[in-house]
Amino acid sequence: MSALLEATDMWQSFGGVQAVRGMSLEVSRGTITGLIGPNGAGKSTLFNLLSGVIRPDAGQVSFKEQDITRLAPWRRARLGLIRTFQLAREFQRMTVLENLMFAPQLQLGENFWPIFLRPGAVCAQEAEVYRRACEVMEIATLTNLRDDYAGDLSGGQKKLLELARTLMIDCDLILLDEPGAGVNPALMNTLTDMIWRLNREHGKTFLIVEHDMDMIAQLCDPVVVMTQGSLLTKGGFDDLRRDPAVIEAYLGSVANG
Ligand SMILES: Nc1ncnc2c1ncn2[C@@H]1O[C@H](COP(=O)(O)OP(=O)(O)OP(=O)(O)O)[C@@H](O)[C@H]1O
Repeated sequence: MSALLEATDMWQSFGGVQAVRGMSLEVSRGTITGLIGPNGAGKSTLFNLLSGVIRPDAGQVSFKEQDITRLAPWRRARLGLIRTFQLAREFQRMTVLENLMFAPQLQLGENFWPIFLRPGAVCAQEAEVYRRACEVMEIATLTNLRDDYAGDLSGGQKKLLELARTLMIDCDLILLDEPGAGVNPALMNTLTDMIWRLNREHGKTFLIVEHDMDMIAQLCDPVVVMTQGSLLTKGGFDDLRRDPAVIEAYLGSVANG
């Protein structure tokens, strides 16, 4: 089976710093693939390259066998590749329900403000979108927060909302940048459970960068290990945690850091 996402021989430097050096990565459809590595390994830079926030110095990114290396982030989103946990400022001033109801229009790359200026244009689909948003709030345990502003939610609730938005749109692959960061322990299980359900019950494929090894162990297979901008190894988490090269990469970075 071909990979859903494939990055080949990616290179990216910032001034004199080679952040990504010949990194290649595959994400197979249906997996929750983890991406780990010590601080400064190049994980965030690789994510920026995969989501289209920055253009690589060299290398190629394919999604569903289409070359997307030069596509803008919103064009990638249209194809079904999205990145979450970047709740933009205008969404913070919308309620939970509004955030969910606007998600489908935004994926189509429509300008945000005309939606307010011509409400009739969206009326026809509105009832259906509302029904779906209510279902999605139930799945995400957000129903009792439906009229709260997104900006007032806790860190973990915002992440649940972002995941919920992926159920409102037509996407196949979700890039998650440190889902566990800033989430209190009580919500951590809810968040982990939701990622699991989106994968198993809703067919979403994930690529997750995460420092919390419990979350990686619970969710991810395979796990890709990156160090110094390159691929170190890839495999099941139980094997990797005993792999001397992986231990050395982490311990080395602590010793040098
Ligand atoms: N915009 C930038 N300008 C200059 N250097 C950068 C920039 N972005 C990243 N770097 C450097 O590139 C290297 C890789 O950084 P990156 O943030 O991708 O690593 P990371 O694996 O995500 O680290 P962490 O786990 O700490 O978030 C680091 O040396 C970092 O300082």
